[in-house]
Amino acid sequence: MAIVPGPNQYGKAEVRLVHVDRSTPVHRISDLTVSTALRGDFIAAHTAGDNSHVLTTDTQKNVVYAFAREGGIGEIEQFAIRLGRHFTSGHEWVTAARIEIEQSGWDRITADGRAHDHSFLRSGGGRRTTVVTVEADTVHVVSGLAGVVVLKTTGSEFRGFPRDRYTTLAETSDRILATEVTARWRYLGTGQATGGPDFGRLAAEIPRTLLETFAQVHSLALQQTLHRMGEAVLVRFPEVAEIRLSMPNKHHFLVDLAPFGLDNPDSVYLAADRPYGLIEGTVLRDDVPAAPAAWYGTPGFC
Ligand SMILES: O=c1[nH]c(=O)c2[nH]c(=O)[nH]c2[nH]1
Repeated sequence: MAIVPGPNQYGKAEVRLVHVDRSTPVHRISDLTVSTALRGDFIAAHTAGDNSHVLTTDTQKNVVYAFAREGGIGEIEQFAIRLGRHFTSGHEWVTAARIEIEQSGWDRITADGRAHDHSFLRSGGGRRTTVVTVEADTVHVVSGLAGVVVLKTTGSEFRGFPRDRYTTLAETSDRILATEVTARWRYLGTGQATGGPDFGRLAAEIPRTLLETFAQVHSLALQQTLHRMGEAVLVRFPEVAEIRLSMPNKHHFLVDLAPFGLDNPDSVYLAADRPYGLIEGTVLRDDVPAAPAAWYGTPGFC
């Protein structure tokens, strides 16, 4: 029996980068958190402390800032692809790079009835994400959104579940449904050097589709809402191969006001923060091959 190193990767996690495009008086801001990870032959570093293959995490961080200066950001997917291609083309022992970017949005402040040129307000609509994996000629792009909190005050029921001796939950035909959506979708056809999906347009339209579906579907369970949200994305966007959704059920419990001689006709709730039901699922096309390499290293489920 020998004890040997297994899979490994290393890089700089959560590089905070703010880029300001001042090319016109209307400034544009990109607020990113970038994580790099390299894979390849780093066995000697692990087993012998031989760092001759180790492109330092400090260098990786410097590349992120230098590339922002030299080429700007553009869409986060394009920035991640540029970084991934750089890291995999410099040293033959680096066989793959995983670049994860989370973008915080800034909206323009309205002043005198118009959007201000250089003053911003942190967006409330969640964060845009991407995970790009570059390996030889293959580029996988998994983009998404995180931190989108949504709630509907009716149009949600939950009934028909099995009952056993531990079941106390009452069936309901009308409840509050609230969740925080984390979604990641994998784009088809991103291996090409040119062309590929219109990342900017899709980063706006896919979240809009998810939210519209959440609002419009009469929910029989959060599971059914999740599936319908994913399905709507796949029906509308041929560029997307599969989508994974993680949606905690942010329970709202009616408060018992009877001790105070008051009724509570669906008006006063306790918004519990934990525990929460955690509903997760994938919606995919059955004619598209799976791409495990696109998801490797991305914490998920199942
Ligand atoms: O939409 C729901 N799905 C569940 O699986 C579940 N379980 C539960 O207690 N409440 C709910 N609601």
